[in-house]
Amino acid sequence: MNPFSPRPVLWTIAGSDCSGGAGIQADIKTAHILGMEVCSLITANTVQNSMQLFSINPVEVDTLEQQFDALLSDKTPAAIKIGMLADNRQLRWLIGRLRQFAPSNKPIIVLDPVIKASVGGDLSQEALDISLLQQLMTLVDLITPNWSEAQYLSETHQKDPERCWQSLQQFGAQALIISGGHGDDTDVVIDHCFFAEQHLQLQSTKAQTAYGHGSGCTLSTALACFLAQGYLLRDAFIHAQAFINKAFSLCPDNSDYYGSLIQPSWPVEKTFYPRVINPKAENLPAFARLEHQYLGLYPVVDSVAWLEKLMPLGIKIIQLRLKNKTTAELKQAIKQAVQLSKAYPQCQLFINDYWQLAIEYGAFGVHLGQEDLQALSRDELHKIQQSIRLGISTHGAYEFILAQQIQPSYLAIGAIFPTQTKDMTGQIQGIENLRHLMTLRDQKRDQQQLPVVAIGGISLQRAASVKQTGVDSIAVVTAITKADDFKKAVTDFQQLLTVK
Ligand SMILES: Cc1ncc(COP(=O)(O)OP(=O)(O)O)c(N)n1
Ligand SMILES: Cc1nc(C(=O)O)sc1CCOP(=O)(O)O
Ligand SMILES: [Mg+2]
Repeated sequence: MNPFSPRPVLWTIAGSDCSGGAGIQADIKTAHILGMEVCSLITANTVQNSMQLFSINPVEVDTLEQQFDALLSDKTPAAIKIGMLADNRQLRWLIGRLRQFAPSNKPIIVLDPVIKASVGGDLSQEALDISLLQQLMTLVDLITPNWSEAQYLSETHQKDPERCWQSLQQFGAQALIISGGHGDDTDVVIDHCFFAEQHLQLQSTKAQTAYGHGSGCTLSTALACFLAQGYLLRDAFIHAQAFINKAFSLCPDNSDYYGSLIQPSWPVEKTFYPRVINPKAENLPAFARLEHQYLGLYPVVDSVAWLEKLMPLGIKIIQLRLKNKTTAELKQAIKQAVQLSKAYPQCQLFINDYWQLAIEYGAFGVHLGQEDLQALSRDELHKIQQSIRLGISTHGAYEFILAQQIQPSYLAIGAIFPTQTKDMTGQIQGIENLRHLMTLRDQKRDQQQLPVVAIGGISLQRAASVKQTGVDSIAVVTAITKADDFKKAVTDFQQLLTVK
């Protein structure tokens, strides 16, 4: 990144829409709102309005080449968003240029393969060579076609998301987002995101407006911005859809006029966030509550010896987190831990990972991560719900919204800061993100809100800023287990966390 630019740089390689709704114009508005500096390589100077595309007017490849070179050393892109390409010469040129990026300094690249204008008419001067488009697809991190483009590029010619992805993956695509489109004749919009073996689905209420010119360009640019700012794809997906939902909320209701989408501010409000489709959570009863919503200090330790030292210190919640143990060792430790906890009824003991043993020995609760949850069947989750309390780890908005739908006993958000205890690369939330996630919490259920625990790299010095975000508990490993004086560390945390 350019050291003199405080904002990451987005390049948009796309067509100009003289009516201001789509193309470069939508990209610049979106990227500015989302905190990026924007450079534009304009592929065509289109003539269009909200009813019709009149002409395309491609820009010479030589001009694009000069612009690419001029910007490369000066405004190094954190992300490139590719929109309209006007002809096969441009397509070939771009493939050549993208191939020149060394893997170590390749920006994030998002391809919005716009083939038809939403106002009708082809957006390229000549039919784009599908094999070239498929080559381009292999050079980018994410493609964001609409339904008809996805069917065309995948050569499936069916509105079947799984089949489209399987086919596009075979052509070399890394990740795919297909937006359901607010134009379809249904009450809800389902958006699909595929990467590797994952298929994420979000559901939003359909906007009652015909405004929407530029919504595809806006979505792909928002995704490029969020990815450039370090969000993982699943979080970029949910934030970008919230941005689009907020944009539609600003457009006039029930109007037949195909107006330009109104780009909104950052989608901080919970109301714009989609629901995560999670069949495992459908109609599952809520998990049992904790004794208190406010939990204070939450030590996470790796032995019964630590439980013996900490349980007498007035702690309300504690976790036994065992790793790399034999089954016999696990059974013995969990049994002992549960027996010990009977002497401290005010202290709620959670067992990490081993839910069957936690149920078998009668622990107060179990803590599960996202991978553990994915591995559970719906029946197993139901069995846990019938037997014991559940805490769930989350890392970012997508997992937070997904996990809330399970209605667990508490949710953890991490890693707030870098930590030596566990590899959390790419999942560091920071205080601002934590503050935002706290606003995405569901409404109170029976007088209580879902308790939220913050975890990851939290020292005594950092705890005050974490507490200010409104979390109900702070979970720590090393701040206690590596403290010079663990009793003093516990007392200091307790003092800081006493009054909410
Ligand atoms: C309170 C709390 N939050 C998060 C975690 C992490 O759980 P998980 O994602 O299952 O990872 P491991 O701890 O199993 O490595 C936790 N244990 N406790
Ligand atoms: C076990 C664990 N889970 C995390 C998550 O984000 O899910 S962070 C983490 C490590 C917490 O240890 P420390 O307090 O030493 O940083
Ligand atoms: Mg775990």
